[in-house]
Amino acid sequence: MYIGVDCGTQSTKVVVVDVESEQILGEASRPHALIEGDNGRREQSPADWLAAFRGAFFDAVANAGIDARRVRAIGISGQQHGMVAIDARGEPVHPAKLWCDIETAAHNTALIQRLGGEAGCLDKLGLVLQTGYTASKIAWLRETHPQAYGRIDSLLLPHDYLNFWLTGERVAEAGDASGTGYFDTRSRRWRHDVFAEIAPELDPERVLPQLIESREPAGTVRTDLARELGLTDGVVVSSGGGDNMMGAIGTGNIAPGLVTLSLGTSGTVCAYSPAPVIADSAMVANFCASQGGWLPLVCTMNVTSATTRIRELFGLDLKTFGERVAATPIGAEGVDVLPFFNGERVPALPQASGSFLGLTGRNTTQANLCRAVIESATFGLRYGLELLGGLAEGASQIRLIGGGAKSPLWRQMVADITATPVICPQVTDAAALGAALQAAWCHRHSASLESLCERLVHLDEDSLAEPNPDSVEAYDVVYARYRQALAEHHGIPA
Ligand SMILES: Nc1ncnc2c1ncn2[C@@H]1O[C@H](COP(=O)(O)OP(=O)(O)O)[C@@H](O)[C@H]1O
Ligand SMILES: O=C(CO)[C@@H](O)[C@H](O)COP(=O)(O)O
Repeated sequence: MYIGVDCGTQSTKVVVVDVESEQILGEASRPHALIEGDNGRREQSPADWLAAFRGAFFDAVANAGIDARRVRAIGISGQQHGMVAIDARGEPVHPAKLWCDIETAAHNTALIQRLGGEAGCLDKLGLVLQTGYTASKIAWLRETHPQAYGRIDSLLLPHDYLNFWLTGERVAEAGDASGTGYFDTRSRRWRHDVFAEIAPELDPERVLPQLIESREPAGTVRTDLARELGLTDGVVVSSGGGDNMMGAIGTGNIAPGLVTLSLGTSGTVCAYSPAPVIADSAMVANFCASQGGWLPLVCTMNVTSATTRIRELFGLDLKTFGERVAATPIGAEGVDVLPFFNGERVPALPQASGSFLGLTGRNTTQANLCRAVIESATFGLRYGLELLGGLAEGASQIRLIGGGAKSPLWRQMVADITATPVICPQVTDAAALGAALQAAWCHRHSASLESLCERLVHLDEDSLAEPNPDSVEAYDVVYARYRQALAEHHGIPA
């Protein structure tokens, strides 16, 4: 048996996988709170992740109906980029500053300049720094909380921190490390010179975790924790990785030709590449995959966070929200939304705010506002696919994941807006499944990841959404309107 754990923005999900019988035996999740403050601060307490891990772990094992002593390895997937700075005792010196925090936008701009602009970033890192990446969070802590900064002993990402909690080892792998902003995504090595620009007082040899290969274990579960979780001694913890890297594995996106699209708190599109990618746009992140190879990715920050904001504003549950959207035609009778309520990463507008456009006395209805926000969140991902260009163009299918993928209406909308067939995996959380598969790959030396994906990534044929030609045409017109609005209001060329 293998366990995969995905620490997302809103919850931690756990999945129990039996490789022999090729079955997903049990799943469970537990929520965690977001600390939101002025200036776009978005933080979380790592202690909440541990509480959610424990709760979801016990629930998933109970749902699977197995004895936890049969578990051989655990894999951890985590929301990318979060800064978990810990002291010598392993305690966080500050709450984890998350991928969606935009308080550090000015620090990011200054860092890009110090590294020689976009060209300098590409040269040193293979990608261009974005506000959400870890680098500017460290620069921010240094300036605003010098005492906490002075206590830093290790700088970890959320999944590195969970690995550390489980094993006591401070290690990192290329997939998640590629989103720090002080890691060269082509050579798969830390860039100590770039780190010195961010945190000159900290010794990178000491504070940056040791890099391990994706197939190497991070360690084994600590004896006291193994007792508490009901595990035997020696349970392996695999290297793990970022949630998008694990979501790619959990959707079988480990060779060119597929796109994984996530409708989570963030929206992401990514495609596997056997070689590093320097895309035409600086907004495409040349991340590494967490099994070797690369996973160029575009991330938007306003997907289910944007739809939830409008849904809750109107006091609607998910079902009624869907009914409102379905009750009005494509294009929301002329209402457009630029949904940048949280600022935005792609297009690179960290300090933007959201806008509703085209409102008239006739079209200002709940239904149109609901439809316009979900359409706009999906247009942002079509824009992302266009930025990925050749990497996504040949895709035969989009593997759709994240909470929003549970909605049949949204699945059809993605198929129509991207003119590509869409299908979901059977498992609720593909990143947790990917983490379990990576754990099995790490533990079973003879198994290839390809064969594990073939045997355990089961697609839900009932979820298949084929693009409808009339809707594709109608959405093309509305997408052009969205791009025009982006050009007029934010100067992004149409
Ligand atoms: N049927 C649905 N329709 C639309 N959104 C949904 C549906 N089910 C869940 N969601 C949304 O999915 C989001 C959670 O997605 P998830 O991928 O688990 O997030 P994360 O990994 O960022 O924590 C929540 O905002 C929730 O409202
Ligand atoms: O920042 C990124 C990708 O670069 C986000 O995709 C985070 O990894 C958070 O993911 P979710 O919690 O929305 O799944």
